[in-house]
Formats: sequence, structure tokens, C-alpha cells
Amino acid sequence: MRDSLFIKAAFSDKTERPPVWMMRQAGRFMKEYWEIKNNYSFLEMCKNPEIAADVTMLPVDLLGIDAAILFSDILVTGEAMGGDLSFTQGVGPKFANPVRTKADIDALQTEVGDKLQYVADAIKVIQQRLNGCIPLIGFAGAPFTVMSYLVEGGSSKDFKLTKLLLHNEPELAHQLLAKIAKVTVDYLNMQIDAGVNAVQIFDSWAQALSWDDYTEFSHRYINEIISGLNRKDIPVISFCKGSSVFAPLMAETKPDVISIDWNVDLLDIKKRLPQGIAVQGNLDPHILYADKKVIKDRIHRLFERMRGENGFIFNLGHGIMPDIPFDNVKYAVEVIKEFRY
Ligand SMILES: Cc1c2[nH]c(c1CCC(=O)O)Cc1[nH]c(c(CCC(=O)O)c1C)Cc1[nH]c(c(CCC(=O)O)c1C)Cc1[nH]c(c(C)c1CCC(=O)O)C2
Repeated sequence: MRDSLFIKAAFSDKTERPPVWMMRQAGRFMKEYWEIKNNYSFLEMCKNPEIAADVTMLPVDLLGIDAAILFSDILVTGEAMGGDLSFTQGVGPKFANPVRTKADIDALQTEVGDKLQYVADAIKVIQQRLNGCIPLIGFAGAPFTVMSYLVEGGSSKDFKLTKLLLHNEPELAHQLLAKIAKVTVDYLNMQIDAGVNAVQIFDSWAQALSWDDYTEFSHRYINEIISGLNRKDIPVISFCKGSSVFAPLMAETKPDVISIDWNVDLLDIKKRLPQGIAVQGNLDPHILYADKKVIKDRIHRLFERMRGENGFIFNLGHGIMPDIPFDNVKYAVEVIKEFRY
């Protein structure tokens, strides 16, 4: 695996072209996903290792991407801790028992390995199917982002209740974040033991925080997680929306790769990071709605900008939207795979 394009780029080694994978590459934009999804709930799909493997393999087989990502969700840690999680079409994730008081936080469990064993089982099945052809990325949600779902009871536009907890009862917020961080370290180490080749930490909603709050309530726990990983030769990718602002702080936690949103010039931000930290992402996912000529031009523009730089992985600044045409995603992968620095 050390010789795969993806792992080489993640460790900032020279590659002949950028490797490609995309967040939410196994999802609703594919009719083959719906063919499976129509028979199961989303959580049933995650919890059945054979089905999770089938879905993980869709973009490997149909798109020819350079890395697979485990089919699961960032909220399974919250569920394992005691959250009553469901996903409803058109509503998104819901925790029916939101975590808002000291008693709620005290009731959350932190020894949850058994409850997440299905993820280790899925990783083993996926690795058999991949048979060494490309690396498998494992992942977990960052404590702040997972906390926001537990506290709000689902998705939120303004994170009002979560921020109230941070601001009015910071000790309680720290208790909750520390519990999630503990579970997350164990969970990612379990994924590493089960055989993933890289891990990504998703702090999707960090952009909602001020610099001070990000430092106190997010950065600190991501640092704790990354320091606690049995990294061996496993690259660690740190993703947040808002990375164009927070990247210099994110670099302090010593990830191998920082995933960058689309609000900055990628080369400019890479030059501001310490040597040896690779970058991933930066293409606005909306480009994949556009005409093929635009898709090609924008990918080439990004690649020309990064020419001569080691340590660049193609990805979107955020996940693929469900109504992006499959054909456009496939075309983008072809354009990327034909490119040479
Ligand atoms: C915030 C977040 C979640 N989940 C995740 C994040 C972080 C990444 C990001 O910022 O997008 C991460 C995630 N979710 C999923 C993956 C699988 C791997 C992949 O293909 O990227 C990963 C890595 C599958 C999924 N996770 C989910 C789906 C859709 C499930 C369905 O078929 O209904 C998939 C394929 C559900 C989910 N899960 C979550 C939400 C908000 C939703 C609903 C989304 C919506 O309705 O638009 C929480």
C-alpha cells in the first residue's frame, strides 16, 4: 500500500498525477446505491458488513477512484454511546434523546468497542474484496461535530443549543467533548487494527465556531485524538469546513494531510503550512453540476496551480450532493486519471 498513489501523496512523496477520491463517493448520486438502499434503512446498511462492503465497492468498480472509504457514518459513535439514532429520508439524522444536561452527559457510555464491532467486521470484508488494489480510508467524526448532533438532536442551521452549552456551561461541554474524544480514539484504533490504510477525522461544522471557541472546544480534542492514534504507517487526514481559516491551527495537531474547503487558493495555503503536510480537496462540489468543459477546465486549473508540489490529493471541498449527475462525476475521475504533472 505504501506504493499506492494515494498513500504516497498523503505522505508528501512525488506522484505522477494527483490521486482522486471524493467525499460521499458511495451515495445517493448513484442509481446502484438506490438499488441497495431501497431494501434497507441506512443504519441497516452500515451494520451489515456484506452490504457495507457492497456499497463501499460501488465507486471502486464504477468510477475507478484511487482510494475507497468505509461505508458508515460519523454519528455511529454517538449511537454507541447511548444516542437513539435514526435517519429519515428528507429529514436527515435524528437523536431522539438529545444530550443537554449533566445527567444526560453522565449517562453516556465510553466503553463501546462491542457496539462498534460491526465496523471492524465490515473493514475485514472490504479488505478481502479490495484485495490490495487500492487503500481503504476509515473515519470518525470530530468531537465538536458529533457533539452538535447529540445536543441539537439532529442537523442544525445555527447550532444555537450547542453554542449555548459551550458559552454558558463550558465545564459540561468539556465533559461531553472529552467523552466523545475518548470513544473516538478507541474507535479509530479499532479501525486501524481491523486493517484500514488511512483515517480521516471529519469536523464538518467547525466553521460555525469563532477562533477562540474552535481552539478551546474543537482543536484541543482533535489534538488529543491524533496524539492517541497508533499511527504506524497510517496517514491521518484532518477535514473541516472552515479549514481555509483554521488550517494553521489544524497543522499543530500534526496530521499528514489537511483537507481544504474551496474558499482559498490551495497553493497559497499549502505554502503557509509546515513542510510535509499534504493537502486534499479545494474543488467546489458545485463544479460537478456544470458543463463538462467547465469541469475539465477547473480541474486542470487546480492541477496547474499545484504542479511541482508534492503532497496533493484531489477531492472536493465537501461531499458530493445527491443530485449531481453520475456521468459528471465519472467524467471528472477520467480527466484526473489522464492528467500528468
Ligand atoms: C456531517 C456528516 C454526517 N455524516 C458524515 C458527515 C461528515 C461529512 C460531511 O460533512 O458531509 C460522514 C459520512 N457519511 C457517509 C459517509 C460514507 C463514506 C462516503 O462515501 O463518503 C461518510 C464519510 C454516508 C452517508 N451518510 C448519510 C447518507 C445518506 C443516507 C441515505 O441514503 O439516506 C450517506 C450515504 C446520512 C447523513 N449523515 C450525516 C448527515 C447530515 C446525513 C444526511 C445527509 C442528507 O440528508 O443530505 C452526518
